[in-house]
Amino acid sequence: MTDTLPPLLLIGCGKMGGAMLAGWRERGLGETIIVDPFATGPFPGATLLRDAAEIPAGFAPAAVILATKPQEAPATLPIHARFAGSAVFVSIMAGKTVAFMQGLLGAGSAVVRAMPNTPAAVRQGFTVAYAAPGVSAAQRALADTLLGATGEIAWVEEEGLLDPVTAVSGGGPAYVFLLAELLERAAVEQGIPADLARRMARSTVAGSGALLAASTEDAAQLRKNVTSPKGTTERALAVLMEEKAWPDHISRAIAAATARSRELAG
Ligand SMILES: NC(=O)C1=CN([C@@H]2O[C@H](COP(=O)(O)OP(=O)(O)OC[C@H]3O[C@@H](n4cnc5c(N)ncnc54)[C@H](OP(=O)(O)O)[C@@H]3O)[C@@H](O)[C@H]2O)C=CC1
Ligand SMILES: O=C(O)[C@@H]1CCC=N1
Repeated sequence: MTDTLPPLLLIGCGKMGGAMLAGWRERGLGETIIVDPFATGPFPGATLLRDAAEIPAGFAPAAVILATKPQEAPATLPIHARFAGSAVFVSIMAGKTVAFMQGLLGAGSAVVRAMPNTPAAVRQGFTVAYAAPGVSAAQRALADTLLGATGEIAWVEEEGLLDPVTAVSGGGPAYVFLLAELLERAAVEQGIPADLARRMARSTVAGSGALLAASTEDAAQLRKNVTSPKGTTERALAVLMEEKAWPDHISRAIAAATARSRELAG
């Protein structure tokens, strides 16, 4: 890698595209064009275009990052197929398969399919990526740099894993934020003032995440460390860990999200 990133074309600069762009900026943006009809910047160091037709004729991106909603793909991808000769396409769209994308971009186009998550906004994201056959070592290295700029990255050799990955780590932050919401609500139900309930819930979730990140112990052990024999946590966990409670709910939720990712494939 050179000091700055090579020319990039970012299609869609919403929550995830914007978070990734911020990570790339820290790595040193080269010539970077964003195409998004609605995004509100500013996006320092990058050029925001409202329409792909405005992309300068000579612009030659090394990577085209596809960060629109999956439903936009049929309208968006063919416009950028002309870059397929030289660029690697890095898609973060849920569900959309390599075969689907190559159908719009051209057979044999270099496609990396990836699934990041929103902690990318604070460089604490987790991304899982799959490189289709035909992606060169240099293109995979570039994708690794781009996706790794927002946190951890793991590569898989089986594309189908991206569907459960989407359910677990892609959507995972939403489940954790739901926990914070529900803790806050339950605190208020127990008579705790609303502002204190909010602080407690946020700090408890964030602090637990930080402890988990810093610790080498299993999550189960960290849970046991809180659970004094015959104490209060034990009573709460007896409710949450009933077979029909969280164990069942989490399994069904992940299965439902995985199934939805598969539905979005085509
Ligand atoms: N949010 C998340 O946690 C994650 C999302 N993803 C994936 O990332 C992708 C983007 O999600 P997210 O960032 O949440 O969505 P956003 O809606 O925040 O971002 C998508 C952006 O693309 C814009 N857009 C719409 N049409 C076009 C177009 N034709 N050309 C260029 N840009 C367009 C949207 O504008 P407007 O909103 O006005 O339509 C929006 O600014 C999705 O495919 C999703 O599956 C992956 C991992 C996690
Ligand atoms: O909900 C979604 O479809 C996207 C993918 C993972 C997180 N958000």
